Amino acid sequence: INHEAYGNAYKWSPRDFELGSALGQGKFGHVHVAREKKTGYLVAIKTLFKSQIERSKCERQVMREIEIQSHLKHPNILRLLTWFHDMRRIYLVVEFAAGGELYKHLTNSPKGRFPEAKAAKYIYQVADAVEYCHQHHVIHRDIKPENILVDFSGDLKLADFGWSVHAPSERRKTMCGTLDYLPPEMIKREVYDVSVDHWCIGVLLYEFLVGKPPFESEGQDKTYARILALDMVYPSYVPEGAKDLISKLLRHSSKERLSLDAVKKHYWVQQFQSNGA
Ligand SMILES: CC(C)NC(=O)[C@H]1CCC[C@H]1Nc1nc(Nc2ccc(C(=O)N(C)C3CCN(C)CC3)cc2)ncc1C(F)(F)F
Repeated sequence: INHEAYGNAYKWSPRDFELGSALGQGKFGHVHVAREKKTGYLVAIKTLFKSQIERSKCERQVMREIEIQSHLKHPNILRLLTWFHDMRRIYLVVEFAAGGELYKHLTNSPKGRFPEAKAAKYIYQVADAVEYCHQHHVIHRDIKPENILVDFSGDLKLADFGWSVHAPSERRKTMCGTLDYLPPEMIKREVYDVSVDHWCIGVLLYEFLVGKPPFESEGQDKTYARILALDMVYPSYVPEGAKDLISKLLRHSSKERLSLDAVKKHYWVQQFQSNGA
Protein backbone atom coordinates (compact mmCIF):
# COMPACT_ATOMS: atom_id res chain seq x y z
CA ILE A 1 0.00 0.00 0.00
CA ASN A 2 1.11 3.59 -0.49
CA HIS A 3 2.18 4.48 3.07
CA GLU A 4 2.71 8.17 2.27
CA ALA A 5 -0.98 8.50 1.43
CA TYR A 6 -1.64 7.85 5.11
CA GLY A 7 0.67 10.61 6.37
CA ASN A 8 2.14 9.83 9.73
CA ALA A 9 0.41 6.50 9.93
CA TYR A 10 3.56 5.01 8.36
CA LYS A 11 5.07 2.61 10.86
CA TRP A 12 8.82 3.07 11.01
CA SER A 13 10.88 0.05 12.00
CA PRO A 14 14.57 -0.84 12.37
CA ARG A 15 14.33 -2.43 8.91
CA ASP A 16 14.05 1.05 7.37
CA PHE A 17 17.60 1.86 8.50
CA GLU A 18 21.09 0.57 7.82
CA LEU A 19 22.88 0.82 11.16
CA GLY A 20 26.37 2.39 11.04
CA SER A 21 29.09 2.86 13.63
CA ALA A 22 28.42 3.55 17.27
CA LEU A 23 28.67 7.25 18.12
CA GLY A 24 28.85 6.66 21.84
CA GLN A 25 26.91 5.96 24.94
CA GLY A 26 23.76 7.81 25.85
CA LYS A 27 22.04 7.64 29.24
CA PHE A 28 19.91 4.52 28.69
CA GLY A 29 21.62 2.83 25.78
CA HIS A 30 23.79 3.57 22.80
CA VAL A 31 23.74 5.89 19.83
CA HIS A 32 24.55 4.87 16.25
CA VAL A 33 24.74 6.74 13.03
CA ALA A 34 22.34 5.16 10.54
CA ARG A 35 21.22 5.61 6.96
CA GLU A 36 17.52 5.67 6.10
CA LYS A 37 17.37 3.18 3.21
CA LYS A 38 14.90 4.95 0.90
CA THR A 39 16.39 8.44 1.04
CA GLY A 40 20.00 7.70 2.03
CA TYR A 41 19.51 10.33 4.72
CA LEU A 42 21.98 10.06 7.64
CA VAL A 43 20.41 10.04 11.09
CA ALA A 44 21.42 9.19 14.63
CA ILE A 45 19.48 6.40 16.31
CA LYS A 46 19.36 6.44 20.11
CA THR A 47 18.44 2.98 21.35
CA LEU A 48 16.97 3.01 24.84
CA PHE A 49 16.43 -0.25 26.68
CA LYS A 50 12.99 -0.41 28.30
CA SER A 51 14.43 -2.59 31.08
CA GLN A 52 16.96 0.09 32.01
CA ILE A 53 14.36 2.86 31.84
CA GLU A 54 11.97 0.88 34.07
CA ARG A 55 14.72 0.01 36.51
CA SER A 56 15.61 3.69 36.97
CA LYS A 57 11.93 4.69 37.00
CA CYS A 58 12.50 7.20 34.22
CA GLU A 59 9.59 6.32 31.98
CA ARG A 60 7.98 9.73 32.57
CA GLN A 61 11.26 11.55 31.93
CA VAL A 62 11.86 9.65 28.67
CA MET A 63 8.29 10.24 27.48
CA ARG A 64 8.63 13.93 28.42
CA GLU A 65 11.92 14.13 26.45
CA ILE A 66 10.17 12.59 23.42
CA GLU A 67 7.10 14.81 23.82
CA ILE A 68 9.17 17.98 24.18
CA GLN A 69 11.82 17.31 21.58
CA SER A 70 9.33 16.15 18.93
CA HIS A 71 7.50 19.49 19.07
CA LEU A 72 10.54 21.78 19.06
CA LYS A 73 11.55 22.79 15.53
CA HIS A 74 14.46 25.25 15.44
CA PRO A 75 17.75 25.32 13.43
CA ASN A 76 19.81 25.18 16.63
CA ILE A 77 17.83 22.46 18.37
CA LEU A 78 18.55 18.82 17.52
CA ARG A 79 15.40 17.51 15.84
CA LEU A 80 13.72 14.34 17.02
CA LEU A 81 12.60 13.09 13.59
CA THR A 82 10.53 10.12 14.70
CA TRP A 83 10.52 7.26 17.17
CA PHE A 84 9.32 3.69 17.41
CA HIS A 85 9.66 0.76 19.79
CA ASP A 86 9.66 -3.02 19.91
CA MET A 87 9.34 -5.41 22.84
CA ARG A 88 12.63 -4.46 24.48
CA ARG A 89 13.74 -1.13 23.09
CA ILE A 90 12.68 2.41 22.23
CA TYR A 91 14.38 3.85 19.13
CA LEU A 92 14.71 7.63 18.83
CA VAL A 93 15.52 8.75 15.28
CA VAL A 94 17.33 12.05 15.75
CA GLU A 95 19.21 14.44 13.49
CA PHE A 96 22.84 13.39 13.00
CA ALA A 97 25.21 16.19 14.07
CA ALA A 98 28.25 15.49 11.92
CA GLY A 99 30.49 17.87 13.88
CA GLY A 100 30.17 15.85 17.07
CA GLU A 101 30.20 17.06 20.66
CA LEU A 102 30.83 20.74 21.43
CA TYR A 103 32.86 20.06 24.57
CA LYS A 104 35.38 18.16 22.43
CA HIS A 105 35.69 21.19 20.16
CA LEU A 106 36.32 23.29 23.27
CA THR A 107 38.96 21.01 24.78
CA ASN A 108 40.62 20.52 21.37
CA SER A 109 40.79 24.28 20.70
CA PRO A 110 44.19 26.00 21.05
CA LYS A 111 44.49 27.09 24.72
CA GLY A 112 41.29 25.04 25.36
CA ARG A 113 39.07 28.04 24.71
CA PHE A 114 37.25 29.61 21.74
CA PRO A 115 38.29 32.83 19.99
CA GLU A 116 35.92 35.77 20.62
CA ALA A 117 34.18 35.53 17.23
CA LYS A 118 33.39 31.83 17.64
CA ALA A 119 32.19 32.30 21.25
CA ALA A 120 29.94 35.17 20.13
CA LYS A 121 28.50 33.16 17.19
CA TYR A 122 27.85 30.19 19.46
CA ILE A 123 26.26 32.15 22.30
CA TYR A 124 23.97 33.86 19.78
CA GLN A 125 22.81 30.44 18.52
CA VAL A 126 22.30 29.08 22.05
CA ALA A 127 20.37 32.20 23.10
CA ASP A 128 18.20 31.92 19.97
CA ALA A 129 17.47 28.23 20.60
CA VAL A 130 16.72 28.75 24.31
CA GLU A 131 14.50 31.78 23.58
CA TYR A 132 12.52 29.52 21.22
CA CYS A 133 12.24 26.88 24.00
CA HIS A 134 10.96 29.51 26.44
CA GLN A 135 8.40 30.73 23.91
CA HIS A 136 7.18 27.12 23.92
CA HIS A 137 7.14 27.07 27.76
CA VAL A 138 10.08 24.70 27.97
CA ILE A 139 12.98 25.20 30.38
CA HIS A 140 16.06 23.28 29.28
CA ARG A 141 17.69 23.30 32.75
CA ASP A 142 20.84 21.56 31.64
CA ILE A 143 22.64 23.90 29.24
CA LYS A 144 26.35 23.04 29.21
CA PRO A 145 28.92 22.14 26.51
CA GLU A 146 28.29 18.40 27.03
CA ASN A 147 24.67 18.83 25.95
CA ILE A 148 25.40 20.72 22.76
CA LEU A 149 26.39 19.18 19.43
CA VAL A 150 27.87 20.70 16.26
CA ASP A 151 26.37 20.06 12.83
CA PHE A 152 28.08 19.64 9.47
CA SER A 153 28.23 23.40 8.83
CA GLY A 154 29.61 24.21 12.29
CA ASP A 155 26.31 25.43 13.74
CA LEU A 156 25.23 24.41 17.24
CA LYS A 157 22.47 21.95 18.04
CA LEU A 158 21.03 22.08 21.57
CA ALA A 159 20.32 18.48 22.57
CA ASP A 160 19.51 16.24 25.52
CA PHE A 161 16.12 17.47 26.73
CA GLY A 162 16.10 14.70 29.29
CA TRP A 163 16.05 17.27 32.08
CA SER A 164 13.85 19.86 30.42
CA VAL A 165 10.45 20.58 31.98
CA HIS A 166 7.45 22.68 31.22
CA ALA A 167 7.86 26.04 32.95
CA PRO A 168 7.58 27.02 35.78
CA SER A 169 8.74 24.16 37.85
CA GLU A 170 10.07 23.23 41.23
CA ARG A 171 10.69 19.61 40.33
CA ARG A 172 13.67 18.23 42.20
CA LYS A 173 16.71 17.88 39.99
CA THR A 174 18.99 15.19 41.41
CA MET A 175 22.48 16.60 41.53
CA CYS A 176 23.85 14.46 38.76
CA GLY A 177 26.71 15.58 36.56
CA THR A 178 28.48 18.89 36.96
CA LEU A 179 27.33 21.39 39.59
CA ASP A 180 29.18 24.24 37.89
CA TYR A 181 26.11 25.34 35.97
CA LEU A 182 23.60 25.34 38.84
CA PRO A 183 22.01 28.74 39.48
CA PRO A 184 21.62 29.97 43.09
CA GLU A 185 17.85 29.35 43.16
CA MET A 186 18.36 25.68 42.29
CA ILE A 187 21.07 25.27 44.93
CA LYS A 188 18.68 26.79 47.49
CA ARG A 189 15.94 24.54 46.05
CA GLU A 190 13.60 27.45 45.56
CA VAL A 191 10.89 27.58 42.94
CA TYR A 192 12.52 28.62 39.69
CA ASP A 193 11.49 29.63 36.20
CA VAL A 194 12.89 29.99 32.70
CA SER A 195 15.59 32.35 33.94
CA VAL A 196 17.66 29.42 35.21
CA ASP A 197 18.61 29.02 31.55
CA HIS A 198 19.73 32.67 31.42
CA TRP A 199 22.17 31.96 34.27
CA CYS A 200 23.49 28.87 32.45
CA ILE A 201 24.09 30.87 29.29
CA GLY A 202 26.26 33.25 31.35
CA VAL A 203 28.24 30.28 32.71
CA LEU A 204 28.47 28.82 29.20
CA LEU A 205 29.85 32.06 27.69
CA TYR A 206 32.48 32.27 30.44
CA GLU A 207 33.50 28.65 29.75
CA PHE A 208 33.66 29.31 25.98
CA LEU A 209 36.09 32.20 26.55
CA VAL A 210 38.13 30.87 29.50
CA GLY A 211 38.01 27.09 28.94
CA LYS A 212 36.54 26.31 32.36
CA PRO A 213 33.39 27.38 34.23
CA PRO A 214 33.62 30.44 36.55
CA PHE A 215 32.91 28.70 39.89
CA GLU A 216 34.85 25.48 39.32
CA SER A 217 36.32 24.22 42.59
CA GLU A 218 37.41 21.06 44.33
CA GLY A 219 34.33 19.64 45.98
CA GLN A 220 30.65 20.45 45.85
CA ASP A 221 30.51 22.73 48.89
CA LYS A 222 33.22 25.05 47.63
CA THR A 223 31.50 25.28 44.22
CA TYR A 224 28.16 26.07 45.90
CA ALA A 225 29.80 28.68 48.13
CA ARG A 226 31.39 30.38 45.13
CA ILE A 227 28.09 30.37 43.19
CA LEU A 228 26.16 31.83 46.11
CA ALA A 229 28.89 34.43 46.70
CA LEU A 230 29.20 35.16 42.95
CA ASP A 231 32.89 34.59 43.61
CA MET A 232 34.47 34.69 40.13
CA VAL A 233 37.41 36.32 38.39
CA TYR A 234 37.96 37.18 34.73
CA PRO A 235 41.37 36.47 33.19
CA SER A 236 42.87 39.61 31.60
CA TYR A 237 42.27 38.34 28.04
CA VAL A 238 38.45 38.30 28.45
CA PRO A 239 37.19 41.28 26.41
CA GLU A 240 35.28 44.05 28.23
CA GLY A 241 32.15 43.51 26.12
CA ALA A 242 32.03 39.82 27.05
CA LYS A 243 32.53 40.65 30.75
CA ASP A 244 29.67 43.13 30.50
CA LEU A 245 27.37 40.50 28.97
CA ILE A 246 28.35 37.73 31.43
CA SER A 247 27.88 40.09 34.40
CA LYS A 248 24.33 40.85 33.19
CA LEU A 249 23.46 37.13 33.11
CA LEU A 250 25.14 35.94 36.33
CA ARG A 251 22.80 37.83 38.64
CA HIS A 252 21.40 36.31 41.86
CA SER A 253 18.05 37.90 41.30
CA SER A 254 16.62 35.96 38.37
CA LYS A 255 14.51 38.99 37.40
CA GLU A 256 17.61 41.07 36.82
CA ARG A 257 19.14 38.64 34.33
CA LEU A 258 19.38 39.98 30.79
CA SER A 259 16.62 38.81 28.43
CA LEU A 260 17.66 36.43 25.66
CA ASP A 261 16.60 39.00 23.07
CA ALA A 262 18.98 41.49 24.70
CA VAL A 263 21.73 38.83 24.69
CA LYS A 264 21.32 38.48 20.93
CA LYS A 265 21.39 42.27 20.53
CA HIS A 266 24.28 42.90 22.92
CA TYR A 267 27.00 44.99 21.24
CA TRP A 268 29.71 42.36 21.96
CA VAL A 269 27.60 39.66 20.22
CA GLN A 270 26.33 41.86 17.39
CA GLN A 271 29.81 42.92 16.26
CA PHE A 272 30.49 39.32 15.10
CA GLN A 273 27.13 38.49 13.49
CA SER A 274 28.03 38.06 9.82
CA ASN A 275 24.42 37.55 8.70
CA GLY A 276 23.42 40.74 10.51
CA ALA A 277 20.68 38.71 12.24
C1 LIG B 1 23.77 15.68 23.50
C2 LIG B 1 23.94 14.38 24.22
C3 LIG B 1 24.19 14.56 25.71
N1 LIG B 1 25.07 13.69 23.65
C4 LIG B 1 24.87 12.56 22.96
O1 LIG B 1 23.79 12.11 22.76
C5 LIG B 1 26.13 11.88 22.50
C6 LIG B 1 26.15 10.44 22.98
C7 LIG B 1 26.63 9.64 21.85
C8 LIG B 1 26.96 10.56 20.68
C9 LIG B 1 26.23 11.85 20.97
N2 LIG B 1 24.92 11.89 20.32
C10 LIG B 1 24.80 12.32 19.02
N3 LIG B 1 25.93 12.52 18.30
C11 LIG B 1 25.83 12.95 17.03
N4 LIG B 1 26.96 13.14 16.30
C12 LIG B 1 28.26 12.80 16.59
C13 LIG B 1 28.70 12.45 17.89
C14 LIG B 1 30.02 12.12 18.12
C15 LIG B 1 30.94 12.13 17.04
C16 LIG B 1 32.38 11.79 17.30
O2 LIG B 1 33.18 12.66 17.56
N5 LIG B 1 32.81 10.51 17.25
C17 LIG B 1 31.91 9.43 16.95
C18 LIG B 1 34.21 10.24 17.51
C19 LIG B 1 34.86 9.65 16.27
C20 LIG B 1 36.32 9.32 16.60
N6 LIG B 1 36.40 8.41 17.75
C21 LIG B 1 37.83 8.12 18.01
C22 LIG B 1 35.79 8.97 18.98
C23 LIG B 1 34.31 9.28 18.73
C24 LIG B 1 30.52 12.47 15.76
C25 LIG B 1 29.18 12.80 15.54
N7 LIG B 1 24.65 13.22 16.44
C26 LIG B 1 23.49 13.01 17.13
C27 LIG B 1 23.54 12.54 18.44
C28 LIG B 1 22.25 12.31 19.21
F1 LIG B 1 22.15 13.18 20.22
F2 LIG B 1 21.21 12.40 18.41
F3 LIG B 1 22.24 11.09 19.75
